[in-house]
Amino acid sequence: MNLTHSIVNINMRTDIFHSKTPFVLESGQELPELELAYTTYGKLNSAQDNVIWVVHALTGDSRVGDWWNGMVGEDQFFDPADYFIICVNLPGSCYGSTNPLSSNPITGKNYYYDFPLLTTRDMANALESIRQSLGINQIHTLLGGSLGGQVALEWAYLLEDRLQNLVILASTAKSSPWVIGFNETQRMAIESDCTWGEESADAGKKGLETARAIAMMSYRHPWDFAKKQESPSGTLDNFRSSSYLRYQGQKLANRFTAFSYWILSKAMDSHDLGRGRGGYQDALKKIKARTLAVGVDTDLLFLPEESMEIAKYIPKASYREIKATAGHDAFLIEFEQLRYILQSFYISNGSKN
Ligand SMILES: CC(=O)SCCNC(=O)CCNC(=O)[C@H](O)C(C)(C)COP(=O)(O)OP(=O)(O)OC[C@H]1O[C@@H](n2cnc3c(N)ncnc32)[C@H](O)[C@@H]1OP(=O)(O)O
Ligand SMILES: N[C@@H](CCO)C(=O)O
Repeated sequence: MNLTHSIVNINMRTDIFHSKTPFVLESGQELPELELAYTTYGKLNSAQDNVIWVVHALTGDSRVGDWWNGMVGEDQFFDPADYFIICVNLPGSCYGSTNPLSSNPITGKNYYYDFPLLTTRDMANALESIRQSLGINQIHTLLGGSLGGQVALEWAYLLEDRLQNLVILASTAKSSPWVIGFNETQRMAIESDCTWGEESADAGKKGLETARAIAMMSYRHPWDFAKKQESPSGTLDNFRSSSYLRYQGQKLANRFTAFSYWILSKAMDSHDLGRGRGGYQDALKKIKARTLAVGVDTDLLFLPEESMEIAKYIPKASYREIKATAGHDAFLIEFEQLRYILQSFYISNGSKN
């Protein structure tokens, strides 16, 4: 492998977008300043028709080439040699963007519990600010899964003709009571941590472990647990399933904060593409991009039917399904199926890839 060539091709960089203009939120509150960390791969071509914009899920970051390495990277489906690929760390998240542990420029102190409520529409507006500041006029394809899919739908509605292709993975046009319920149990876990309420970056850390363990039960399917977490016959205690969930909880708590988890899960709850627009079905009908909605057959959180509904109401849309035991998270794992599904989408709509 020619490493020099490889590095030149990938051409990855992470920057910070910084706006000193108050960022007004749907709630009526505002963030006095907004910082957004974003990572780009490849180069914008002169025709500006090679932009691939990816929106990460709940605990992702802007380095899409890391967490979606089966889709983005050298010789991958979205190769930086051909595309200008961009992913922005969503506001509220602790991977470089303004979040509850940021300093509030008005008080000079960290926001902590005073961080305002964000909605998926606010997040889409944040992406729109950065698009405008970068002077990107056209987006070839916007992709997002789960929370990222919600934000992508909101943004697609605003982008109108500036967006050619939209790919929504394991997501929904309006958060169901089921999703909100799961998120509430996770916030309850954070609240039950006696450190929650302290002004410290680690506040709620044990609670966050439990929150992630609960969330994993919605990201996987019983078949996945049966396949991977069956304990040997005769086991009476310390089951594999138990250590798996505890491990997953610790893994997240070591890389994320309870504050960001709280804000982002609340944003997910808020999601309703149809708010103030006559309902989500009407709002979906106004999305102009060619759209691919992808469900996962074993998704217990965002049901495949919710993805089917997205395809039903967006005028130029189709539905495809990932078959997997992984459950909801399959969109982060099943790269081979995803590549095939995306390739078929681009071939069927005549859009080059
Ligand atoms: C800085 C950053 O990391 S941010 C960006 C990264 N994260 C994101 O973008 C968020 C999206 N990604 C994800 O949610 C996840 O990474 C996924 C869904 C893609 C994959 O999840 P994984 O945890 O790797 O998969 P899976 O559910 O199979 O669990 C495997 C892990 O559990 C461990 N494990 C499996 N069974 C058990 C068990 N019975 N007991 C204890 N541990 C177990 C494995 O050893 C493995 O550990 P490792 O992660 O340290 O290698
Ligand atoms: N596993 C995903 C959440 C589900 O979309 C994440 O941690 O971002």
